[in-house]
Amino acid sequence: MNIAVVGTGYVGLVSGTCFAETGNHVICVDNNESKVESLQNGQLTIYEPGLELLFGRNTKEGRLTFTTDLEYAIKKSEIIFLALPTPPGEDGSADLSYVLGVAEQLGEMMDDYKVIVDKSTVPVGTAEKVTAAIAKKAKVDFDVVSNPEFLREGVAVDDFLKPDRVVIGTSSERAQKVMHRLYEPFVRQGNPIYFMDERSAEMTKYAANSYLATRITFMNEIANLCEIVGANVDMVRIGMGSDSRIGKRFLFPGVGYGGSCFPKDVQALAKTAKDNDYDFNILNSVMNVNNRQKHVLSEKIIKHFGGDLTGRTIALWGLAFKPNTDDIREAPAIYIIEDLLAAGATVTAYDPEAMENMRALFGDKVNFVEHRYDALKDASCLAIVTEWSIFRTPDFSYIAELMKEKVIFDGRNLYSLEDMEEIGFYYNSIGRNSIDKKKSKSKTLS
Ligand SMILES: NC(=O)C1=CN([C@@H]2O[C@H](COP(=O)(O)OP(=O)(O)OC[C@H]3O[C@@H](n4cnc5c(N)ncnc54)[C@H](O)[C@@H]3O)[C@@H](O)[C@H]2O)C=CC1
Ligand SMILES: O=C(O)[C@H]1O[C@H](OP(=O)(O)OP(=O)(O)OC[C@H]2O[C@@H](n3ccc(=O)[nH]c3=O)[C@H](O)[C@@H]2O)[C@H](O)[C@@H](O)[C@@H]1O
Repeated sequence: MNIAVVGTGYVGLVSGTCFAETGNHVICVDNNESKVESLQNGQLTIYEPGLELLFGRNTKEGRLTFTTDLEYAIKKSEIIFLALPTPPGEDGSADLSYVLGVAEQLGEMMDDYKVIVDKSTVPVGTAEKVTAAIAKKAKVDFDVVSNPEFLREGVAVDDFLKPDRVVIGTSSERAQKVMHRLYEPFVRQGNPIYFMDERSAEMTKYAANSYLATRITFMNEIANLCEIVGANVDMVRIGMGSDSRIGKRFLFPGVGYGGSCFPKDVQALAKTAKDNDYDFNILNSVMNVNNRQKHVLSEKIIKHFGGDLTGRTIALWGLAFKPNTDDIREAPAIYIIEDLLAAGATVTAYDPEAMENMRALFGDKVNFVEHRYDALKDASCLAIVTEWSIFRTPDFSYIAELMKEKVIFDGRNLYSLEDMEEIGFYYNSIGRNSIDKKKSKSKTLS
């Protein structure tokens, strides 16, 4: 099949590459000229594990190409995916200007029947708006389909190639057949393709993201309470998660959820509810708790050092909003760095992939280093913010030599309390007792 993907960011580039991998001819369109130029020159514009191999193969074999010319791509394709940004507007609602802006252009450009697929995350009712925008100038038949994307950054290629399910919202039998043919190769292991109406498909996406954000937030609250009452959230998590009604995944407490999607999608769903005079209480709490959780680690650090960090170096390990990505959109690290700088600290930081993006934000206010241990020289505290694998088993004796004070604040619960007790660090994590050898040989509350 001939496919155009409009918007070549995290979703567009991964989707386009994976559709090419199953033998389709894919033209990716973006209005960012330098992005298109890099991709045409074989340079990936995002870090996503596994993408390089597929990108290389499919560009080499001519199935995956890049252009800024929307009209050319539209005329060549029978399926047109919209993978455009839907950032939060000032009032929290999803900004549809990118999606509707392109939709208006499509009407004029289409020269034959097309299936226009909305892959961006959009509020209920958007398929109707897209249809109306295209219809203004369209002279040919077309169908608009809602096909929300559920991939996670960092494992996007795997998620796309082997989705748990594919959700397709359409009332057109013709479009349904096209979409079924397109997605069949991705569900050969028996995972379902669910066909439903457009509004339900649009709502499914927001419901899934908001539920996951709520689940994480619930665990963050449980963790905070565990810390106060002397329970260990890791044990509680295992105890809860082994109930098959609850399940083990997405129960990890931390420094708050970040990324380009959970924060904006929870906000947008709350706004949809408000616009329809429905008070979605849980979502309002989720947003409040998550905003607070992003400051939990920095507040603990500042308190530990008596409220002022002047003259102290705090080292951060991890800047991306999660491991295996260079994405720092709404990353908890941003809030933590701001708090530490405001308290007078010198901040040093290391991340395997996200330093360039964070440097663009903080410039020389933060000392970005090339190797993880370089961040620790003369530091009074190591703060773990993102759980990259490289941070899981460091050389603690070397760390002790480098640091001025043996203090670790761990926002991702990477290390065992027993190990920390043995090596004699002050160790504070999320929802577990602190280890402080100076105060007591046994575990004490922070
Ligand atoms: N990032 C993720 O993990 C996921 C994102 N989504 C949703 O997918 C949508 C896209 O998200 P991302 O890929 O993360 O965004 P992104 O910001 O990485 O990519 C969007 C791309 O669209 C391009 N663009 C903007 N206006 C354009 C225009 N008029 N013509 C052509 N290209 C244009 C931008 O230059 C950019 O390359 C959003 O609605 C998001 O909520 C859904 C699932 C996962
Ligand atoms: O709509 C989207 O864009 C995507 O949003 C999330 O994917 P993503 O944001 O890439 O990453 P997640 O793995 O979901 O993590 C989101 C945030 O939650 C945090 N998290 C996740 C899991 C957990 O147990 N605890 C926790 O704090 C992560 O650290 C991260 O900050 C969803 O998982 C995807 O299904 C969805 O397609």
